[in-house]
Amino acid sequence: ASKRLSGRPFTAVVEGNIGSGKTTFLKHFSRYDNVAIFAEPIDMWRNCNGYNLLEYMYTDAKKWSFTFQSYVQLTMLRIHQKKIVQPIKLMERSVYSARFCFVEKMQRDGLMLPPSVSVIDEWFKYITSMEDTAVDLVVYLRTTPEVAYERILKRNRSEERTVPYDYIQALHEIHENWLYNKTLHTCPAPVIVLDADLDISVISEEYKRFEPHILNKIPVGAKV
Ligand SMILES: Cc1cc2cn([C@H]3C[C@H](O)[C@@H](CO)O3)c(=O)nc2[nH]1
Repeated sequence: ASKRLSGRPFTAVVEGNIGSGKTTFLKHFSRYDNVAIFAEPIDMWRNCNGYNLLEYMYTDAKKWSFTFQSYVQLTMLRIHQKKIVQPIKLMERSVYSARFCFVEKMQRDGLMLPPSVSVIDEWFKYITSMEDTAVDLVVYLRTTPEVAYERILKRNRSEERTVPYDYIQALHEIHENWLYNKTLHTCPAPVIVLDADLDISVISEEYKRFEPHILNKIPVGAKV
């Protein structure tokens, strides 16, 4: 109830590997006019004052990881802070997956060095100390790395052409440990897990199963 007093809408963030079907998921929920949907601001990452930081990062991660993730954190914060009139906010990814999945991975691979991670982390701690970035539900689109990788190849995003399978495998493990096994970092909210390996022809049934939670009709713990 306190959340209502602060005027923050019910906020759900959709998390999952690259190729886990987040865009398809958001499209399903775009039919509800009481839900404000925010896709990842990938076009901002592709054009920061004319620079395609996403391409820079995939071309030379050691040189550009900090720059890229620093901008990602800013663009995601802007979305967390966006005022909406609808009672429900549905976001693709968050400052949490930025820090706990992607920065985590770049740190492990030595692509972002400890001083840089420390600066990103100081910003993260400050940003997440604010009510704006509070989250009420995490929707984990759980895939196998094989299925995710297949979809990446099919989608054929130009910047992702050099992404190797073991990067997707590693990101899968990080998402699993963060949101499923809960052994890596803290979850910002209760998590519902969807089987995102399901084919696009049947996956709307899976979305529908969890609509009551995502549309804030029943508490997360309630049995479907
Ligand atoms: C929050 C967050 C999203 C995000 C996406 N990406 C990459 C993965 C995909 O190739 C592309 C679009 O999600 O950007 C990243 O490197 N770091 C990120 N951090």
